Amino acid sequence: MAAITRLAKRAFVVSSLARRCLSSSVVNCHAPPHDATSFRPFPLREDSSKRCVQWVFLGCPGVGKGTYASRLSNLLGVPHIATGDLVRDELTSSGPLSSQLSEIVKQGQLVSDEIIISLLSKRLVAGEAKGDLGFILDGFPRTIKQAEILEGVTDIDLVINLKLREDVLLEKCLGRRICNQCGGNFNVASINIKAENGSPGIIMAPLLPPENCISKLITRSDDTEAVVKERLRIYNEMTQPVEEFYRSRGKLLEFNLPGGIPESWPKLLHALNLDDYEDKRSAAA
Ligand SMILES: Nc1ncnc2c1ncn2[C@@H]1O[C@H](COP(=O)(O)OP(=O)(O)O)[C@@H](O)[C@H]1O
Repeated sequence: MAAITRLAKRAFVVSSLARRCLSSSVVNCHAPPHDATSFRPFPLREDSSKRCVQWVFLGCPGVGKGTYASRLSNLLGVPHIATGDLVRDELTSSGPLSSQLSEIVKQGQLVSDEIIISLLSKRLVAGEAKGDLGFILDGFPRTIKQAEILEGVTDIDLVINLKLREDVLLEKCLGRRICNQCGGNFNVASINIKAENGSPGIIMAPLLPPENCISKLITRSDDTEAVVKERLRIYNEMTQPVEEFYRSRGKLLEFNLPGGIPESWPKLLHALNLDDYEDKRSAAA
């Protein structure tokens, strides 16, 4: 009982916080009819008072969606669902889709809406069965079609659009490393760009792995210079319109990353009106 009350309170606190941080006070739902798609639907949340946040992270490859989505997921107690991870899991599982997906990902192209929606639906249904009460999506939606489908089946409270200059994005992607044993994400890039012509400088320290991961680091096959450039091009063509989709609905929170995690995390919490929330959570831990 106490746990349910805590969850309900958290859902209330967080959703009112999310609403406060939106520039427009009312979040409208423009849901198309549910039969607008022949895809397997996402689980519908009928009683929104019982659920936690349903947030989306947008942003170019390398901007740090995974890092900040995962931190917020720990803070708010909702799963961080990254469609890129779902695709990579499918690739390593050698399931029926894996050879088809492998080529697409290697070239930096987008997987079809049908496939990505089927992978995401499966993950959401499994989460709902485990009692998940919300989610933070990372890497979805990436096309207007995906955004329309998502809007047709559930209400997104807030969309956080992370921004960073393109030369830094490229360097960050090229510096990404993953430990193939513990799955930890690291970055060996050391970014130090001086302020010029009125644009602020930017410093991002590398996020180095602990000693026992050093010999196990791997680089994603799609983090080569040519493929990252293609992913950035595709983001601008296919995903940037999704920013406008949510902006026009008053759901988009733009966040320019001022630097690395130590500088950006407190500012992001502040932008989300969550700074007190983190203090209270660490005091209660
Ligand atoms: N929503 C999506 N729609 C289509 N393809 C996707 C989607 N999410 C992930 N993918 C596929 O998985 C790859 C890796 O995704 P992700 O880890 O999110 O990369 P990024 O670092 O570019 O944000 C993408 O390049 C794409 O091929």
